[in-house]
Amino acid sequence: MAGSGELAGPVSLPGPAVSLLLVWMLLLSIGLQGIAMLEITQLVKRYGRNDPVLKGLDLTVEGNSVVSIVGASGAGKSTLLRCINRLIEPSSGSIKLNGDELSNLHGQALRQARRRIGMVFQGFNLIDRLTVMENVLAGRLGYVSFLQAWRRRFPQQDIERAFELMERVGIAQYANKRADELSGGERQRVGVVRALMQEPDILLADEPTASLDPVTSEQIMKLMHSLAHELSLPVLINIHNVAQARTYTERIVGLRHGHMIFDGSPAQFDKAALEEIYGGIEAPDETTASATAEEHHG
Ligand SMILES: Nc1ncnc2c1ncn2[C@@H]1O[C@H](COP(=O)(O)OP(=O)(O)OP(=O)(O)O)[C@@H](O)[C@H]1O
Repeated sequence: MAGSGELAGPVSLPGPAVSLLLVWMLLLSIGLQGIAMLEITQLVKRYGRNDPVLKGLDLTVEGNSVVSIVGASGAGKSTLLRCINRLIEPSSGSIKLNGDELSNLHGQALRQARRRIGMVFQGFNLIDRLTVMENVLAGRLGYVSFLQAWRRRFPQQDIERAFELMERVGIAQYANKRADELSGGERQRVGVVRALMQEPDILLADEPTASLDPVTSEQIMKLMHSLAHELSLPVLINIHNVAQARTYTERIVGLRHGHMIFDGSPAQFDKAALEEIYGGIEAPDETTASATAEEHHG
């Protein structure tokens, strides 16, 4: 007879138990998709001794939603994104990604957390002399060893994923071209793919279309919106173009002087909201924005 300390063989679950386990896992995964991915509480950012730029911001972004952050120049939009990915230090408050506190991380823990936050920049931030593929693979730098990165030896699965994503956004044919041989729209597609190569839990985009012509910028917004849904990825986009915010995002957050003064759907984003956010400060794309607001609500 086997002693009580002896290890038993592989446990075989009866059929009904397996089914129950599978149903439980399915429910869990559905449940997880619904939970908050990013939770910001009472975020304050002060540069030096100046007045705070963010004054106690609360924002929760759930999985699979595309949120635009609008506000006049200086409202604190970039500061907010830069606090989330910790390019700058929040002065106080909490930033949680999937329940993990980001605001007090340092060193290795911070580097690992940053892998989970994809970032798309206004100026693309590509390395011009490198190829498109090399720029895209830079999104994997947080996952490979220094030696692998230095020798540019990326795992085959990374290369396959890079091709898949480049195909998806229409730049696979440029894989071996230098980044500086591409148009602005193509370069931003490289920026988006590089961010997605990180397998991020959230994507942040800081004025991703501001350097692009109107048609190309619409294409990039449309692309980011589709990708967010395909990949069930929450996306936060700082944007000046209110008309595009209304068309390509499901939720609009309006900042003014570091306070959140609007949080609602594009349908709720009417002339009054526009006036409250920008009134007396600046009128970005006023014609388009007002026209669109009237179109929807007039
Ligand atoms: N590194 C810094 N040091 C000091 N002040 C800063 C710094 N970065 C930003 N600020 C100030 O913080 C305020 C908010 O800037 P921020 O860039 O977040 O605004 P924004 O809403 O993104 O503006 P824009 O739409 O023009 O990019 C501004 O008054 C700006 O001058």
